Amino acid sequence: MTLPIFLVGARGCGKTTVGQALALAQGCQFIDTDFWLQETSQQTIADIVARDGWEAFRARETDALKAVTAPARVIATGGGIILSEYNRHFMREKGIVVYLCAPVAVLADRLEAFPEEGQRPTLTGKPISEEVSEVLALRDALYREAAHHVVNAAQSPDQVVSDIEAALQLARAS
Ligand SMILES: Nc1ncnc2c1ncn2[C@@H]1O[C@H](COP(=O)(O)OP(=O)(O)OP(=O)(O)O)[C@@H](O)[C@H]1O
Ligand SMILES: O=C(O)C1=C[C@@H](O)[C@@H](O)[C@H](O)C1
Ligand SMILES: [Mg+2]
Repeated sequence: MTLPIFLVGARGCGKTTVGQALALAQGCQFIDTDFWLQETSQQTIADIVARDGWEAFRARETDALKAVTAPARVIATGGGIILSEYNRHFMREKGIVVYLCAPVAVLADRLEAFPEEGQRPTLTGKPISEEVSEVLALRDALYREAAHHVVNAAQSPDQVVSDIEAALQLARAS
């Protein structure tokens, strides 16, 4: 059985982008909890949060995580999935968790170029660079706590995929 691979990390670290490429390289199915949630509810994340609030969104995100978890899948998660202790334990127990780690400047540049506000409503009401810095400072330890592997996500998507595959291979061999 091939365990599911969960990609975790901050908004803009490339979970969706790298996840698609990794799934292709591994011959796995690709699933994204943000896409799944928006498709099944027929609402954007911004709409869900505006109507029901962040707490309701977080509960639905946990439901999405449980619903999409299956063998032979690469699962790109939402940037805040690690806020829940339940989700952190669930991912570690059910599969292999990879933290795509990138510095604030890289994340902020990507998010400024492609804000996608429907999927990424503001978390703090602050400008992007300030928000990324503040949120990453609070979450970095949680990403690390959840992760079996940490990779440098400031590289090209192909290089990030290669690094993940190398880490998985090394772990299998040991
Ligand atoms: N390794 C990379 N190199 C250059 N650009 C990248 C890389 N990874 C992602 N990007 C770009 O950064 C933007 C955000 O990437 P992506 O949507 O994959 O991030 P994410 O981690 O899934 O974010 P979210 O948590 O909001 O779902 C996209 O426009 C994407 O093209
Ligand atoms: O970092 C976050 O808290 C979020 C990241 C996105 O992937 C979405 O899951 C949502 O906008 C929340
Ligand atoms: Mg994504």
